[in-house]
Amino acid sequence: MINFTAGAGLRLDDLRVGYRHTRRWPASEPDRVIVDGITAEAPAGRVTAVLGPNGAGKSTLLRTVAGLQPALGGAIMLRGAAGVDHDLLRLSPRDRARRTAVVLTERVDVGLLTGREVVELGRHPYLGLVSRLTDRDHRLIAEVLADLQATDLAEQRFAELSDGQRQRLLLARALVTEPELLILDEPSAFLDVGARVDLMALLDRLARQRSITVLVSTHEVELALRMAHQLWLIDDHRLITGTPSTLIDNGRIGTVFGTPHAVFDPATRTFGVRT
Ligand SMILES: Nc1ncnc2c1ncn2[C@@H]1O[C@H](COP(=O)(O)OP(=O)(O)OP(=O)(O)O)[C@@H](O)[C@H]1O
Repeated sequence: MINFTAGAGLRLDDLRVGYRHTRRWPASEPDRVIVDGITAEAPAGRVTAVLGPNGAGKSTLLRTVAGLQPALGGAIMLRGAAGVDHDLLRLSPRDRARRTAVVLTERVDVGLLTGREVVELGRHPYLGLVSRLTDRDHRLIAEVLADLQATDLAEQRFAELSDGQRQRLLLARALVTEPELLILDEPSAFLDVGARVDLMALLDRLARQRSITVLVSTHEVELALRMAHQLWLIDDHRLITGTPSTLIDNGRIGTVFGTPHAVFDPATRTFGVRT
């Protein structure tokens, strides 16, 4: 039985993520466990950043929470604003798609679709047999596009936009699903430095205004320390949680990301070159 300590949000309970052994021989080969014993909360209305060195398991964790690969054990619970808990591992794919939206880094091939048509795909989990958008759907899409200052972009061919512009539309596609949980895997990968800061600020605003639980993986450790409310830090197959200040003060950020050449300075919350 899971007890949420906070209000609405996401809770992982003794979750195990990784890759199932699929070969028939040898039959005894174990699953490849990437992160184990994950017990963590991400509150609604806030941004939680998932951090960890290359290969630590950030994508594996996010893909599991998003339902894109099976969990190896444990539970993933989402508590909505009404205080009702939903076990994401047991929801139907359609129900799950209405509650969670995912923005992945991979480039998506959408042929000749316009930006607006890509955004409209976000309403897919709500469409009935007729597959026709309602007036409310169109109003919602227009509102989200305006909110993200993407109304003009939406009229252009998606494939002809820059990476940053595409990403704004993919975020719009996620938001028109009206999710309770928004998952973004390394969304700043193709963005310049200013756009990365803008994106984190945008996610923070969206989380607060729409009471969404935002879970975002990033290599931008310094930015996450400054702008995320909560951190999930993967270190040596385990997940540690805390506020940025907690994980700085207890030395975890410095030990996990420090290298023979890179050193973390807790006073400035930045990395420098070890001399
Ligand atoms: N399909 C797969 N089958 C088996 N192992 C995999 C598979 N995909 C990834 N892995 C392994 O899982 C581990 C975690 O990978 P993952 O991509 O989740 O890490 P990450 O923290 O997102 O890394 P990065 O920061 O480099 O993107 C790695 O050791 C990787 O080799």
